[in-house]
Amino acid sequence: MQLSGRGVSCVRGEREVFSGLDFEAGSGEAVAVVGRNGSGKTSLLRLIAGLLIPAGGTIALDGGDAELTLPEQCHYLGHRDALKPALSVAENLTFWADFLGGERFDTGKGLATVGLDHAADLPAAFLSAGQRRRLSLARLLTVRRPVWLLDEPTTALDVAGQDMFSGLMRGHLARGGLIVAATHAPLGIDSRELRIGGAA
Ligand SMILES: Nc1ncnc2c1ncn2[C@@H]1O[C@H](COP(=O)(O)OP(=O)(O)OP(=O)(O)O)[C@@H](O)[C@H]1O
Repeated sequence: MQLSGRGVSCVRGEREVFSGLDFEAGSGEAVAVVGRNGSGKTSLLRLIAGLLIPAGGTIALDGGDAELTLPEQCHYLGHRDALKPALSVAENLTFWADFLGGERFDTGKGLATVGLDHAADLPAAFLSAGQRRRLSLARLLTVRRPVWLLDEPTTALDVAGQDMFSGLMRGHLARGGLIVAATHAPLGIDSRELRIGGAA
């Protein structure tokens, strides 16, 4: 499986954010997208996820599921945790599993892996910032998708949470998945750097 971008350009609000960007990520590989604030890291993830349309160039996944589009094979975890505060932790995860569709894995096991099984019945509104992030990460485990697009994934995670997340990423890569992560902090796993814009 190979994700590739060729000559990708991004325009937002009639302003060119970047242009002529080439990138590659293969099975088992993590790419860390780095660059100064506003250089377009989030925009690149959203382009790959199909949430924005490139102003130029192409983005393609070769060797994936021919029946599915690239966005259907991606998990996109934005830097804001997309949680419904009135639903419980377990209900939030079930909501996402229903919404994303496809083969679903044990939500209880997913919560246990991210250390939230004790909080399954708690309304998401009561979670701390790090717990909200852990719940978002549980989505990655509940519905398996080969391409993980992660925006500042370690934000708010404590040291144990970062270790847990590094293990999840390594497991995903070992199963042949790939990761593209926008980050200002070390990702915690071996990764290739993709720099956008000038030096940060
Ligand atoms: N909805 C929008 N309309 C217009 N411009 C936007 C919009 N969203 C983002 N931008 C602009 O696009 C540029 C790239 O934003 P983006 O969020 O991709 O940067 P980033 O590299 O992820 O930044 P950061 O490191 O601060 O998270 C910025 O100049 C931003 O102001």
